[in-house]
Amino acid sequence: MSIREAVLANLKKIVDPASGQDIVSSGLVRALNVEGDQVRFVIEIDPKKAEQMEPIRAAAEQAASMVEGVEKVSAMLTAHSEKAPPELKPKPKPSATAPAAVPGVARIIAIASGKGGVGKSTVSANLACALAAQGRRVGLLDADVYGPSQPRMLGVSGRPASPDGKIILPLRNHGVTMMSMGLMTNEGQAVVWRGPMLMGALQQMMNQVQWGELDVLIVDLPPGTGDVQLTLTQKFALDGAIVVSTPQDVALLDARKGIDMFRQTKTPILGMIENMSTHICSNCGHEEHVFGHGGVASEAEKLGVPLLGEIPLHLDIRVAADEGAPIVVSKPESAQAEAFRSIAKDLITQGIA
Ligand SMILES: Nc1ncnc2c1ncn2[C@@H]1O[C@H](COP(=O)(O)OP(=O)(O)OP(=O)(O)O)[C@@H](O)[C@H]1O
Repeated sequence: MSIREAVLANLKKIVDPASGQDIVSSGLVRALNVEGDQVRFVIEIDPKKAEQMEPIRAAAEQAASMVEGVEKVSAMLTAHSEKAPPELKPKPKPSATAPAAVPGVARIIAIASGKGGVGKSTVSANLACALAAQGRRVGLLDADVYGPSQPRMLGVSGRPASPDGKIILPLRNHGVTMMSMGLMTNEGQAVVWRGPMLMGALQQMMNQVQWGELDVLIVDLPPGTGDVQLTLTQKFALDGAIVVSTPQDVALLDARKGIDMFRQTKTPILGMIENMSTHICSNCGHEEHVFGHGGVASEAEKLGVPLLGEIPLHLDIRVAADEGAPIVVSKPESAQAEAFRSIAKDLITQGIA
């Protein structure tokens, strides 16, 4: 063992009171320099804690001087520098932690909402079909294990086949390649998933489903900020997230939490969509704002994210979803379909989808 290694081994026996880790692993020991029998290093600390850290410095000096062949040790306390110090900590293997791409899939976009029932699945299904109608190769993964709705919205049913017990063949309708966690469980059966099971199932869906070549894979997330969201943002190279909200204050509050989570996980927020924006009466054409209007636009502005579009509250949107052909497929000429189509068009123009 070299003197340097022996010094580091001894320093590792000293605990940093702030992090609870040893002072080497926590990155406090910097600039370790061994020249002959002389050892120098610095301990980088919060300047406010100089007094508290002095015993640590003394202990570190003492520990280093115990190493055979060391005559003189100088350990100094220094304050944090503004620029990032050189990394002393062993770097984790990139393959173990770096978010992975899904083979053949050019882009992954998550559709999220802070709260359930705001129309995230409706938006996902319509955007997927609108992108497919505009010539994109689109996949849609329904990652909502608790309330999977894409099989119904896209009008597909039956369990997906797995010829070799490993790859899973997805289903296809309206030009969209689709897979849902819901298709892997028995219909009507309550599913109780714990965190690790959810994470495993999601990874299986991403990696074992034979998606083929896709321009974009849309992931319809469960509402909120749980294990599925975290796994997706940490394990996969997401191109961004779209947050769906209604104009109501409470839905907006939840959307804000969702946006915070994506920011923390460094996932780009592509924008917000206001769903159930205005209601146009199918009998008289009267326009009313059932959940208020414009709330998402002002929230998006406040948060500094783009407003991608506003989708009206309209009976036809729900009926179409319930009948297995989203409105962009069943009534493509309607104003409601146009609202989705124009968002899809913008995503293509901006190179997002
Ligand atoms: N713009 C709209 N106009 C009319 N009905 C809508 C609209 N958007 C969604 N809906 C209806 O509202 C209900 C909830 O929508 P959806 O399932 O898409 O929400 P969600 O956010 O995905 O919910 P969950 O979190 O429960 O999965 C559905 O019945 C859907 O058809």
